[in-house]
Amino acid sequence: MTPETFAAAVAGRLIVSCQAGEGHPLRDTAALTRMARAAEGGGAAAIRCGGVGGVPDVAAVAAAVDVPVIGLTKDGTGGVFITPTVAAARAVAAAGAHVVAADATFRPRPDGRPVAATAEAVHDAGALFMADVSSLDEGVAAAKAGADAVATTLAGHTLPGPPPDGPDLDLVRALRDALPDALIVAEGRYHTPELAAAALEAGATCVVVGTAITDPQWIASRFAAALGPP
Ligand SMILES: CC(=O)N[C@H](C=O)[C@@H](O)[C@H](O)[C@H](O)COP(=O)(O)O
Repeated sequence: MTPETFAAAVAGRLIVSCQAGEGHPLRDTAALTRMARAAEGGGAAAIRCGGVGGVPDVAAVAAAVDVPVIGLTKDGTGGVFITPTVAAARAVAAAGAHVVAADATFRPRPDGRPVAATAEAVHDAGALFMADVSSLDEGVAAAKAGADAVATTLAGHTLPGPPPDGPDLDLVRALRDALPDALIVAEGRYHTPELAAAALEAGATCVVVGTAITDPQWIASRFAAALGPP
């Protein structure tokens, strides 16, 4: 898939992230694959998937849907954990991901390799590289390092303390100003259709929504909380 083909497939559209962390009741490749097919049926223009030990998820989803697949692995939950090494990026591409998403923050990477090494490995494998960043400077650096798409996935995740409740629309605006021709992905805490639409207005090419669509545990907890203490 070329960058142009991917951009044409996702421009102005919704991408759904189908993931479940360790210990989650949906942490099952078959369950997540069904979730991906349901999301595709609902209008997802691409599926983002993978996670801890997520290579089998990427392979299964890629075989089950007709839309592009953005794959990743996760290793832990602190520091650089999304497709943290060049070897992990190669494994995700080999599993059939059209696009490999990886951490492109300025934090130290476990294998000590630069982001450009991930970009090169992914391109050598015939896939595209989506850079997950937390700031404008990281996004600009990732684009220079060869990213085909820059995603706001890690906004709010590199500072001490928990991320805020809402998405970082300011980062979307700043990235669009700095990178007028780039494929900018709004991702992280887009919990309502209105917020997803606001991301496009802020300049995003497309929007990734995960939790609010694919985590029934999170959705149920919001309804339960609205009804008051048990
Ligand atoms: C920070 C991190 O680990 N983000 C992960 C990246 O793949 C996923 O856990 C998120 O679900 C995804 O980014 C979509 O975001 P949200 O679930 O907020 O719609």
